[in-house]
Amino acid sequence: MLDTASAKQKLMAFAESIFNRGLTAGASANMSIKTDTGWVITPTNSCFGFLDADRLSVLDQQGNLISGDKPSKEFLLHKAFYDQRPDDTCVLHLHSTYATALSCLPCANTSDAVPSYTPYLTMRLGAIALVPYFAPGDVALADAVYEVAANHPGVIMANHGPIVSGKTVESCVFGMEELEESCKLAFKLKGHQANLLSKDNIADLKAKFANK
Ligand SMILES: O=C(O)[C@@H](O)C(=O)COP(=O)(O)O
Ligand SMILES: [Zn+2]
Repeated sequence: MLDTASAKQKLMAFAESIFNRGLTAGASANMSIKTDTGWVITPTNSCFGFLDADRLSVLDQQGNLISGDKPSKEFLLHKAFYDQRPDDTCVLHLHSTYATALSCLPCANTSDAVPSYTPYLTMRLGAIALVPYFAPGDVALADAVYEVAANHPGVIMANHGPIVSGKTVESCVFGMEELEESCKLAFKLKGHQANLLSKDNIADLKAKFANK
């Protein structure tokens, strides 16, 4: 488990990289890291490209603010993953373009909302769940994510965007990046007769890579 100073350093570095690559715009994202004393989370209304380490919200294990600015209004949403996935130490929410675009489309299977054209999404996150729309910061949104989080480290929130949980900061961010790429592929391949991975392919990937 990271201490607060190391968590702040990591959060700053990954957030800036996410911003610089256009995966978030304005103040439309939040990220938290579980530490040995609680959490570090981005303040509400903060921009990933211009974070200040001294203003990051530091929370204790009960979620009380210890230092920094007012935390993201989505802390409860992040907490849904931490409560259901005790080994995870990082949660990231973005409004990245393709995953958010997909969040606005009708969905045939809310337990497997993103088509598996290539192995990496299954290897990183497994099947992606889709939860219904609730307003940002609404406790009902956190409750909906809590319901699926134990089985799904990657979730798309309808008409809003993706959220991903990971054992490490790296696995969380890489999982989010792959989710965005997979949604991009889904749009690029729309209208083409593209081959999906078969059920056997996916079972094989799960056996080889799940929880690795
Ligand atoms: O979409 C929203 O408003 C939130 O889910 C969000 O992305 C940013 O909220 P804050 O972290 O409170 O800025
Ligand atoms: Zn949001």
